[in-house]
Amino acid sequence: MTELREFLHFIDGAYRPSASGKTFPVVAPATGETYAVAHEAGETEVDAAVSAARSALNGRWGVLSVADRIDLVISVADEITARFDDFLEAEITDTGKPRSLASHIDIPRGAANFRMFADTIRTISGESFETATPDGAGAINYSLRKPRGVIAVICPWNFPLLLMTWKVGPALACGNTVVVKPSEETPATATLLGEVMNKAGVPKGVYNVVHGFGPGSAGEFLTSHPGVDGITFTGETRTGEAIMKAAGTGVRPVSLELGGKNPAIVFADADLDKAVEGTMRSVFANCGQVCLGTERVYVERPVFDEFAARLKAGVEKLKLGGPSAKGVSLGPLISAEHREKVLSYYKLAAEEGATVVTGGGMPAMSGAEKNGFFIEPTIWTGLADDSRVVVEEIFGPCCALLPFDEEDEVIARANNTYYGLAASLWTDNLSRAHRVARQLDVGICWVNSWFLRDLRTPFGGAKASGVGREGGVHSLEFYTELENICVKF
Ligand SMILES: NC(=O)C1=CN([C@@H]2O[C@H](COP(=O)(O)OP(=O)(O)OC[C@H]3O[C@@H](n4cnc5c(N)ncnc54)[C@H](O)[C@@H]3O)[C@@H](O)[C@H]2O)C=CC1
Ligand SMILES: O=C(O)/C=C/C=C(\O)C(=O)O
Repeated sequence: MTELREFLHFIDGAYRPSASGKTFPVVAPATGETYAVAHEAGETEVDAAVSAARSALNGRWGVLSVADRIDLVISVADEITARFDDFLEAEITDTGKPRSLASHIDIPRGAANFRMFADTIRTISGESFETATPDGAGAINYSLRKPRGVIAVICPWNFPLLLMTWKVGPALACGNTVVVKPSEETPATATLLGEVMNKAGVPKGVYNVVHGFGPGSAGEFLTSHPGVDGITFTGETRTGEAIMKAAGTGVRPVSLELGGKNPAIVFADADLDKAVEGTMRSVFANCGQVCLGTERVYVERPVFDEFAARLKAGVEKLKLGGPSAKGVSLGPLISAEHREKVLSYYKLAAEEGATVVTGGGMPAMSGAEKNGFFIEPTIWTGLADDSRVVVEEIFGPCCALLPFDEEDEVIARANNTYYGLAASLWTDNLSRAHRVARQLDVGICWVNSWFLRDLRTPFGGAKASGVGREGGVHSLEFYTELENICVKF
């Protein structure tokens, strides 16, 4: 039997076990095998990580010039790129996602997130106002952006490195220090990033990692720790609510990127080749485990049957398999538990009267992947808008196809949800695209595309899909404290 790998905490520039000796298993979703154990942080480790982060703020890191800090942030990006293969192996083992996906999206974005925020900080300007005073002398008001302090970064498992660095990049570029709590499902890349921080010369205590779960474990200890000045989180809406409550004590700011039940709207005038190709990606990429993914597809009635037939044909060409299997396009779900959740919706869809266009069950896998957490990509028709399958976030490789007749009707139906993260529109009518996009209650609307990301743009959700926006200068609202200075002449 091969020895299990061990993921330690990274605190004050060094790898440490838990004082309690408590560990938990880390499972490779493609095989279902435990391939590592991670140490579970108790209050002792969380305290140590928060104090290290505080000391780093009060040490050399806190007095670095912006230029020197930015150089370090860029060195982190360079070092991720230099260790591309190590990050890639770590990410595909932890998540089971196809190597092609992780090598094109996850790992390059890990480096890009540091580079882009380094550029943002290098070029930001402040604001100033000349202010009249009763004595005629006047005054000048100017504002300064200062680091917020110690930031708690709570991450999910679907894009572990990408989503963690999306928060750590701006946090460090703005001069903060961080304590990261990666998902218990995917501890590998956050741990590896500790080595990168040391190699890049980032002072100890600036980047810390504690492993563990949410309630009653590292996540709760960290978010309720009084030494934390702000909390940024990506994950489920209910967890966002718990974190917001924890942040209420001490009135700490939060930045939350939460769930979605995202619509795609396909108008009859759309280029159907592009709409089918885009919808294939938006529903099935990362095995549907994308907060921006499409789960409701509204198709204008004249093209409904053709669109459904083409999407079905596309799905039936998807190749399921482990991360390194040749030509693989669909990996496993993250865990046996998550597969149970998604399968419960497959069952519910049948009970709610769906017609299963394709999929609906578990594939028969063989070889190393026999016990992996694979599931069939699935399309349904015939569901009502108020069925639970059409209302609730599933987070799997599945969608409901829903016909519509009128523009106003489809806007109302697309907006008839508790969530408001993302939408995609498929149309060749530019006026319609602008008109419809602005009426959708979402944080991000793509027209004739999906997941086309420019990291300078505001990213986040409306309604129950989040609080705040991150991306480019928008991240400064959370990662800095703005101070206004008024000087009387
Ligand atoms: N980006 C997104 O929108 C994501 C949505 N999900 C959805 O959430 C469901 C549950 O997946 P989970 O991984 O359990 O998501 P989750 O939202 O519960 O967990 C995400 C992170 O939050 C931590 N956490 C959980 N409860 C916490 C608490 N009370 N205080 C502090 N930290 C806490 C977890 O340990 C993990 O690091 C999935 O089935 C999926 O539907 C999951 C991952 C990402
Ligand atoms: O591009 C990004 O910054 C984010 C992508 C994906 C998510 O946020 C998610 O699936 O949670």
